[in-house]
Amino acid sequence: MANPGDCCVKVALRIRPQMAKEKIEGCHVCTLVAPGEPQVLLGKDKAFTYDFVFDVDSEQQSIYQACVYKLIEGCFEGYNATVFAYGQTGSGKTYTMGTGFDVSLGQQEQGIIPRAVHQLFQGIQSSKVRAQEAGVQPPEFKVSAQFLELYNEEILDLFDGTRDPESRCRKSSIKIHEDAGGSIYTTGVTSRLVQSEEELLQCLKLGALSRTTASTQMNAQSSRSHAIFTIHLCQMRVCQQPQMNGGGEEMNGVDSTPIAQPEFETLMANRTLMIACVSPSDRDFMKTLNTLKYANRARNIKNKVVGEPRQDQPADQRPACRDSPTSDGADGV
Ligand SMILES: Nc1ncnc2c1ncn2[C@@H]1O[C@H](COP(=O)(O)OP(=O)(O)OP(=O)(O)O)[C@@H](O)[C@H]1O
Repeated sequence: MANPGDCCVKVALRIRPQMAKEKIEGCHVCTLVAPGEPQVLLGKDKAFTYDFVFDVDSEQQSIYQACVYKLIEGCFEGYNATVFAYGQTGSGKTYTMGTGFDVSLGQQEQGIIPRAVHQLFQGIQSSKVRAQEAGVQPPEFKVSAQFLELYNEEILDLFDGTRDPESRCRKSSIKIHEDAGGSIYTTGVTSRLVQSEEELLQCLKLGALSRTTASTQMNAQSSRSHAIFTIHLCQMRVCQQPQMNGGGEEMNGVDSTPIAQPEFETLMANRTLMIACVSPSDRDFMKTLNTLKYANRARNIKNKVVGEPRQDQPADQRPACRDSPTSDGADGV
């Protein structure tokens, strides 16, 4: 039984449509989603339940609305949000998360990252407009990004312009540390400060370009690596709202709205989202089964809510969720 302060990783399952090749080669669909339920049946008797299940015809927009939108909203309250995709090669992770190359795709096909970038900048704009309408000083935000790649157990900095192809094999200077509270952090990573949505998407695109790609039997565009795109949103100045204390101070990552405990718990509970991506074809049955089992285990990972957020606390001293370590995994974006 979970403690009141514990919250689980949310898990969404996404089944991609069959590819033309799979249809031509006579693969059968071996997944069945229960109507109106977040349940999937694999084969005849392997049933799994998740927080969300998206069948083959699900659209990018509906997935974003259902399980990512609120996470990004929470970032304006000072909380971290993590969304990651998991699954076998060619299962739709890159399609679901999106890359900077999505600009050539239609609006409807845009993945999670470009949508999140858009929502972040819209949120910034709305905060400024609200402040202006209220006759107070508009808040200032600092947005920066980092883009890392894990490849052959090595961490590469995708924003490191000095890294020429020959030096790829040399060890990068990035280090992973764990602080006394068990939080993981990195040093030696390039941070790009950006001013606009377009600039952030351009960073994503440039980083994605330098990703180490190698084709695999399954997926000609396969990345064969794990990529982590991190966006830091920092509110530099508190809105001077008459009903608030301490307005106008320079702070890092502060929010302007006190959060009630039930809302806080909801936010924390939604903090980490894993999107398990699978193929519907019977040829991939065993790999899909492994992903479904792993995704099921991930639902039991607890994030520890350490305390209650305080209005006057900088974001980096706020109650934080701590993820239990995950076990083995397949490809991720
Ligand atoms: N929901 C979807 N709708 C339409 N096409 C999709 C969908 N999901 C994936 N695809 C297509 O399937 C192919 C494989 O998807 P994708 O490249 O996203 O897989 P991946 O899991 O990222 O693979 P890898 O781990 O090898 O990088 C791509 O051509 C992609 O456009």
